[in-house]
Amino acid sequence: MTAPLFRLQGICFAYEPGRPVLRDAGFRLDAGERVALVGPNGAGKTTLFHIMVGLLHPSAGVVEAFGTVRRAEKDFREVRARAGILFQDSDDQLFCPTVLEDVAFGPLNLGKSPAEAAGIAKATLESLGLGGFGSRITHKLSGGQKRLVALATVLAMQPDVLLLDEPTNALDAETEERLTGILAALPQAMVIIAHDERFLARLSTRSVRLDGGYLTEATARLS
Ligand SMILES: Nc1ncnc2c1ncn2[C@@H]1O[C@H](COP(=O)(O)OP(=O)(O)OP(=O)(O)O)[C@@H](O)[C@H]1O
Repeated sequence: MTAPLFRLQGICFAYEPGRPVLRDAGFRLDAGERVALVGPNGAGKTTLFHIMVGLLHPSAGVVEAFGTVRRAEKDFREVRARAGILFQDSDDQLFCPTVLEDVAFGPLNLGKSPAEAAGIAKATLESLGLGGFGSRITHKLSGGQKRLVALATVLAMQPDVLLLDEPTNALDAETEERLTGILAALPQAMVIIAHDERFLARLSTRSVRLDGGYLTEATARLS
């Protein structure tokens, strides 16, 4: 049987002593899945994403990614190259003057030559219908355009897993529809944090609920 893309077991985490955010959380993601991660505000959903890619480290428990148990910072470098987070706030993701530079940044960081990185960035932008956007000034884009460019920066790394943190938050109906269509057509496994039940019903293959520090399979209700 193939190893899961992610397997988390017994994960405990607190930002402050005595105030646990995650208590014995377990989670598994397999290829082809699009898992909705739901739960109340402040339940720890973003925290769980950060633990999956090693931006935060649990006080107990095991993070296995791509078939290997990950502990040290160096173990997580490969994880971050293969699992891309789309941040809740696109401004946290976009920091270069132009769109092309932002989208080429990841491939460059992975060791591609400037010409290769620019080629990947252009192809990624085109695949998202943003062909003419390369020379646009990133900070002048609309919120919806920024979200699509932020997705391009993640996809340009050619990840195996997408971790999407409220991807449709603050989008107008048209951009939400466009983004939903794009995500539904992508081959990557995904974990999607969202509160919009209609959006999740269209996209997700199953859902898990984080509440009170525990993660459980959610079947009936999505949020
Ligand atoms: N850097 C931090 N330091 C201290 N507490 C934090 C920090 N980041 C988050 N928290 C707290 O940890 C808890 C979990 O936060 P987290 O952002 O993971 O929840 P969430 O489920 O993603 O929430 P939301 O749906 O509102 O985005 C919250 O109570 C939050 O206030």
